[in-house]
Amino acid sequence: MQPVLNVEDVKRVEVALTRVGVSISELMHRAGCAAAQEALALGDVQNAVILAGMGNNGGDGWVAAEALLAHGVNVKVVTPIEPDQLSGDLARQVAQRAVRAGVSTLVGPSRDELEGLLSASDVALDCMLGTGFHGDVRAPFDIWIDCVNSSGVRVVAVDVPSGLSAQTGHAPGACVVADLTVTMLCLKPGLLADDGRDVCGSIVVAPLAEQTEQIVVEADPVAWRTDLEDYLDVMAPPTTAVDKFSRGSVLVVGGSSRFVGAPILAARAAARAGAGYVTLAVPSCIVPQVQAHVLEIPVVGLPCDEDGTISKDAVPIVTKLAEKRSAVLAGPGMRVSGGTVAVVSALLASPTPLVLDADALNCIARLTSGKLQDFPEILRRSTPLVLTPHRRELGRLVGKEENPPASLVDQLEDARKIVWSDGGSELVVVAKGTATGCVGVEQAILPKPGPAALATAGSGDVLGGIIASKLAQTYGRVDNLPLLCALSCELHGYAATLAMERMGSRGVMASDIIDELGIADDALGERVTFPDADNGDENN
Ligand SMILES: NC(=O)C1=CN([C@@H]2O[C@H](COP(=O)(O)OP(=O)(O)OC[C@H]3O[C@@H](n4cnc5c(N)ncnc54)[C@H](O)[C@@H]3O)[C@@H](O)[C@H]2O)[C@@H](O)CC1
Ligand SMILES: [K+]
Repeated sequence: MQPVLNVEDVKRVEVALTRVGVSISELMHRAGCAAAQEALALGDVQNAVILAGMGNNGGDGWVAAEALLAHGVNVKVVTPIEPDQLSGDLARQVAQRAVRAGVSTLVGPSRDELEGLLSASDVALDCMLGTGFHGDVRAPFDIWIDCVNSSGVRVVAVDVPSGLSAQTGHAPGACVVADLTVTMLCLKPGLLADDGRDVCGSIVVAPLAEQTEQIVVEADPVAWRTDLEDYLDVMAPPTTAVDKFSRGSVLVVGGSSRFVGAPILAARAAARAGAGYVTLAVPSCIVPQVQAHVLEIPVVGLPCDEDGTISKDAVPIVTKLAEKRSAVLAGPGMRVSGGTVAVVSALLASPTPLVLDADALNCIARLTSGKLQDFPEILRRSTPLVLTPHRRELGRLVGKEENPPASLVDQLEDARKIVWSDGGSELVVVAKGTATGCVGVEQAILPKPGPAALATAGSGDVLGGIIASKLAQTYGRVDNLPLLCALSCELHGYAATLAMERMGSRGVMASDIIDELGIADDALGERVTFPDADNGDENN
């Protein structure tokens, strides 16, 4: 797994490195050289343009320019002001040094001049704005960014694409769209979510010092990005000594006369993700409709209220069904009512491993008046409990209905309010968004995000079914619950990628994802490296 650090903690790593003898100027030297190396590795680099800003990101650019020149590349640094006028001592020194070494410069070019230069270049190094960027991109960088993006030249972003916040992943205005981002010391959360996913290209981490890895780990990573091999031991190896019950049994509770499809999708996903026996419990008024869509999955009718939702009278039936299953998923399509709130409360009190999704989460928000973190006893149990809120549901759970999390770091922070209030290792919040964090009390794990095809109605029901299925197959013997959830997310994403190949990038519906789950699961089991959903690069 690769550690991900908040930007303010990256600064602490820099300071810690100076204490072990790696000065900031040495770091800048290594950063520039690392960027130059990665640019050269693209191949066919005779002419390079370096767009340098006025802070230390620009400093990296001047170092890279000198390194490229030393490799015989024809380089030109584009700078808004003369090197002598740079106010930062470090950036000014490296810029002056580069000029002495023979690097040529273009100061404050017109748009035409810049466009001409870019069109004659094999690669552009984006060293305008780094982690010091905030607010809206000011001139001239907004214009430079526009020129780079419309030039078609290959772009290597240094540390972070200019215009992107390395912390939030938001690019409110102009932003470089890179082919490759060489990021210094460690991953930052903004590279992995929201606009970051569209603008970074593939990501390479340049550690810069041999002590970095240890110092980064000690700096309290906000999350850990998984690699495929991290999942290899999560599930027990397959065996033929099984029957349908020993492969894990899942109960899905959900549905209402308004939402008939959601529990069907969840139950089918649970079956496709490997559970041997799946049962669906829905309000009795929709049983015939539901049963018509599932051949292999028995459907149990629950007492139903006049509005077509599960009634309170269902509590003893659901509790009894849950007792016999190795995992339960509740929520898809169930709506929020007196009856469904009672059912969710009863399931929370039951000992069976539990996944709560969709309206089950809204039931909890109702139960706790939108302040789940103030009622930790509701979630305290000795068997696994997984909550799978998307951003709006998460906001509703923690009293931020009007102001739900807007970034990956916000998701992680709000999920931590819940898991830390409970304090138990049996609870994981799968905080869903453009990137998803599987947040446990000790660690937040980031599976590689799947494609945009996942943003389709019913896709969350499918994920809930997958997690319940995987949980059922471990029979409560799960060493690392966040990792099991991350594996489920990764399967979900890879199945969507496979579905895109069949249905087209915009044509995927949730049931198409279900159809690919078995193949996706086998691919993981056989240690096949997943092709990346975005651009074919597994680092991304
Ligand atoms: N983290 C590390 O260990 C290392 C960091 N280095 C580099 O240092 C960078 C951070 O350096 P700085 O703190 O100087 O920050 P930056 O170089 O990102 O930016 C600061 C400069 O950008 C300007 N700026 C900020 N917001 C702007 C906006 N909206 N529009 C236009 N201009 C804006 C500021 O006025 C200032 O001149 C990193 O991104 C990385 O590239 C490397 O030099 C060495 C190693
Ligand atoms: K940059």
